[in-house]
Amino acid sequence: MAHWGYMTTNGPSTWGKDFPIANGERQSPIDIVTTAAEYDSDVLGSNALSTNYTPESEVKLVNNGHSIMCQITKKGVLTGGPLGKDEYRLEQFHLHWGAEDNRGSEHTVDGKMYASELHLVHWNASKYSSFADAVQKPDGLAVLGIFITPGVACNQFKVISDNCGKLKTSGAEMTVDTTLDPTLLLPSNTSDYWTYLGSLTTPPLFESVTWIVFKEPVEYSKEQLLALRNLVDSDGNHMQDNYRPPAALKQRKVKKTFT
Ligand SMILES: COc1ccc(N2C[C@H](O)c3cc(S(N)(=O)=O)sc3S2(=O)=O)cc1
Ligand SMILES: [Zn+2]
Repeated sequence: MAHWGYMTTNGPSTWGKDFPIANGERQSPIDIVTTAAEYDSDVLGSNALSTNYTPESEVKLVNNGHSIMCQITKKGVLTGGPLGKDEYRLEQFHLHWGAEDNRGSEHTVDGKMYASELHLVHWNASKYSSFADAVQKPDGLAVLGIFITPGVACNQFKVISDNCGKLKTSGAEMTVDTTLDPTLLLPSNTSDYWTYLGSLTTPPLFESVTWIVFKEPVEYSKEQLLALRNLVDSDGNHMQDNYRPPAALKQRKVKKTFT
């Protein structure tokens, strides 16, 4: 099977061949239609979403051929909000971005695309014994989606953007001897978000993700966005436009925590 990617020959419109779930009932990303999102105080109001991350003492970076990923080794817990009392453990984070600032995010807001989107991937450690065990379960994963817009540099992201040059080719890995606190990658406002039941946005497209997409974007500098665009993917092309376009909402409702 030709490896999936984001080119015309192996991109999102071809994924259904090898991954039929691509046309499933709860696929991601979606276009968030803000006027259709439902404020739902009881589910969301009862216990606020909370993150309790331990800073990484070293940063493990991987160019996995379709994104730049930071593997998490410390204990980091996400709970509350749509997750109820279940504790979801932080496993990794990665990003999606465009070739230019006018595109790159996966979720869109009333059709607006941001320059990039950061995904913090968690698995349900209250119900499953490992990431691999959770990854296909309908309540197995929770991903925080953070929109990124060009502006001032994000200091906490510097360890990644400053090392992209050394992670150019697919399969490249490196460990940077510096600390990283994933909390500092989040927007200042983590109370206002949209949430819905969806899927992985890349193959295998498992429908196992509770999505939590923050309303407030974070800023990365032009240089930090350029560093991402200079990475090389598994086909030897510039890793750019590695985002899936929005999928059909079908019978789903998007909830929001703000009025
Ligand atoms: C064996 O099955 C597996 C299933 C999934 C994965 N992953 C890699 C995926 O690229 C991927 C994409 C995610 S996104 N864009 O946040 O929706 S999260 C995620 S992953 O880390 O779960 C690895 C093995
Ligand atoms: Zn992602």
